[in-house]
Amino acid sequence: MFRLASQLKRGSKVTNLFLLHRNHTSTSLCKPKMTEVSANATAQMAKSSKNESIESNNGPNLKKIKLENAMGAKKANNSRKKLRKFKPKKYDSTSPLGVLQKEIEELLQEHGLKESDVSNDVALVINNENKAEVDAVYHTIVQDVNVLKFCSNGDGLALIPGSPFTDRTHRIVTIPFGIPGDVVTIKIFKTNQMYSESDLLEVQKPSVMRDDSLIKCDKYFGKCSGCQYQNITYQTQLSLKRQTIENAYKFFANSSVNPESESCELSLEKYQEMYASKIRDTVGSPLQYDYRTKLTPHFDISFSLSKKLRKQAQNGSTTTTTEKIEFERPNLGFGVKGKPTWRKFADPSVANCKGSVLDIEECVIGTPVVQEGLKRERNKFLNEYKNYKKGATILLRENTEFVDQQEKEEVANADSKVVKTCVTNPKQIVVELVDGFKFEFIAGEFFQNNNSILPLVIDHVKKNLVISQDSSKPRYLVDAYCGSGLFSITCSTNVNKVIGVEISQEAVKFATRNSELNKIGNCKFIAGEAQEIFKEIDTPADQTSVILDPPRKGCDEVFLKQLSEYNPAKIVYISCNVHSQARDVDWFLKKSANGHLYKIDSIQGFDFFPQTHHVESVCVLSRV
Ligand SMILES: C[S@@+](CC[C@H](N)C(=O)[O-])C[C@H]1O[C@@H](n2cnc3c(N)ncnc32)[C@H](O)[C@@H]1O
Repeated sequence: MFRLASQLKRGSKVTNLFLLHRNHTSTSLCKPKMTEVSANATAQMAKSSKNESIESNNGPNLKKIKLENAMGAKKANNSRKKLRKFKPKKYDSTSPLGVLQKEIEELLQEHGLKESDVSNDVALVINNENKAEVDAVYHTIVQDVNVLKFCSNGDGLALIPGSPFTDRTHRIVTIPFGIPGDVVTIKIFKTNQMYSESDLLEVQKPSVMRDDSLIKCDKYFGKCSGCQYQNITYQTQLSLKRQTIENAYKFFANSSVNPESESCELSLEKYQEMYASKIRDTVGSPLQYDYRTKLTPHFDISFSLSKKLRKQAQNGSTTTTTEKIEFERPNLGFGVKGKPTWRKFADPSVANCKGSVLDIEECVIGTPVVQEGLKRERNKFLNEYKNYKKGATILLRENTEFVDQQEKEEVANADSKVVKTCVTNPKQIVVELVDGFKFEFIAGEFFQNNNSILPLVIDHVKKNLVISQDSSKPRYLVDAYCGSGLFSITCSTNVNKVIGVEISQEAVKFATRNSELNKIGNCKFIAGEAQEIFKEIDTPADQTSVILDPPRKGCDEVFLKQLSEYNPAKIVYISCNVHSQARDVDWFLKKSANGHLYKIDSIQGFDFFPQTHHVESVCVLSRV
C-alpha cells in the first residue's frame, strides 16, 4: 500500500519536531466521515491505473487509494525530472506557528499519540502534479469533526482519525472559526508536515460556547482575518485569554530550575507555585467594539503596466480583455480567512471573494472617527485606484484636535473641548489624551491602540511600582522600551525620577516633548538599545522599579542578563506576546545570575483587543 510514499520519503527528510513530555488524560474522538471531493477525479485515477485498488482505513469511510502504478508510470515518463525536496520551515518558537507546534505536541500527548502517527508526507503531495488526484486524496471534505480546542491564534484544532499517508493513523487539522465543542464539516485544502489547514463549511452541532446571534459585523465576520471571537460572549472571551496566558507559561516556563538538566520538567507543584497560582483573571476592555484607534486597510495590485498602457486604460482606450481585467478595482480591506460557507453572507461577493484581501466598507471595532475615516478613504480609493502602480497600506489613525486653539498649549482633559479626527499621513503629528495626560507622536509610529483600557493598565502598573516603607527614601523608575513615554509620564507622579530608553530617535524626541507638554520635570529619555540604559542608571537598585514593554519578539538575553545584574527591587513586564514574555521571565528567573532572588507577584491579562484572540499580559516580579 502506498509504496510510492516510502520511495519519496527517501528524498524527503522527516525531522522530529516534537518531543513529548507531559501526561494528560485522553479525550474521546468522534470518528468523522471523509468523502472525496470529486468523484470524477477518482474515476480518472481508476482509468489511469489498472491495478489500482481502494482500501478502507481505520477511519470509517476513509478510502486510501493505491497509486503506485499510476504514479510509477508518471515517474518513468518524468525520469529526468527532479523530485522537489520538502524542507520544513523553522519558526521562532514564540510566533503563532511556533506556538502551534507546542499545541499539537500537547494534543498528541493527551491522546496517547506520537508525532509519527500524524505527520504528513508533504513531499508526496508537492510532487504530485495531478491536481485532481491531490484533491481527491488529500483535500477531502470531512464531516462530523469534533473541534477540540482553540489554538493561540483563535483557530479551532481537531484530530481526525485516519490519514491518506502510509502508517499514519490520524491527522491534525486547524479550522478557522471552529469553536471547541462544535461538530463541523470541513474542507481540507493544505497539507503541512504536522497538520492540515481547512475551511469551515458547516456547523453540524454548535458548541455551547457558540452564539452566532452575537455577531455584530454581520457583513464580514467569518471571512475577515481581523476578528475571531464575535460569536462568543465577552466573559468567555476573557476566560479564553486567561487560558492563552496559562498555556503560554505551561509551554515556555516549565523547564527545570537546574540549568544543567534543561530538558527536565519542573515538578507540577513547583510550576503551580511559581507560575500557575499567579495568573489572575483577565481584565476586560471598557469598550468591546468601537475601540481601535488605528486601522490599516490595504490593497494588492499584482500586475505592473507600462506607463503607456496605463494611460490608455485610464482614458478607456484599451480594448483587450487582459487589459480590462487588469484594471478591475482591487479589493481594499483586510486579509481573507478561508473560504467558509458556514455563514450565509448577505452579499455573496464576500463569500466568493478572490485573492488575499477582503473588500471592507466598515469595521465595527474601529472608533467612530476611524470608521468615518475608512469610509472617506475608501471613496477616494474608488476614484483613484487606477493611479496606483503597486499595492499599499492606508493608515487610519485617530487624532485629537482642540476646538479652542489656545488649549493646544495646555494639558487638556475636558472632553467637551476636543474633537476627534482621523489622519492618514503617517508622518503627521497626532495627539491622544490618556488618563489626563496629553501625548503627541508621529501617526505612523507605535502607540497603544485601545485608549479605553489604558487607564486600567496604567493604574495596575503604578500600583506595582516599588513602595518604600520609609517615605523619606526616593523612588525611581526605569522605563525600557519607552516609546513616546506613555508609562514614564503617566507613572512619573508616583516616583522621584524616571529614566526611559527607546531605540527610535523620533519616539525619544516625542517622549521628551510629551514630558514638557505635561509639565513633568522628573523624566529623562535616552535613545539607544534597551541595554544601553544600564550605563546610565545610577539609582539605588533597592529603590528602583523597571518597566519592560518590548515588541512581540520579547527581550534579548543580553538585556535580561544586565537587568539581573542591576537587580532592581521590582520588574513590571508588559507584553503583547505572552509567549515571549513567558520565555523571558522563565530565563530571567532560572538562568540569570540573580534570577533566583525574584518571585512572580502576579500575571494578569488585559484585553486590549476584544473580539480577537490577542491578549496583553502584565507580569510583576519582586526581589524577595
Ligand atoms: C510595544 S512598544 C512599547 C512602547 C511604549 N511602552 C508604549 O506603551 O507606548 C515597544 C517599543 O520598543 C522599541 N524598541 C524595539 N526594540 C528596542 C530595543 N532593542 N531597545 C529599545 N527599544 C526598542 C520600539 O521602537 C517600540 O517603541
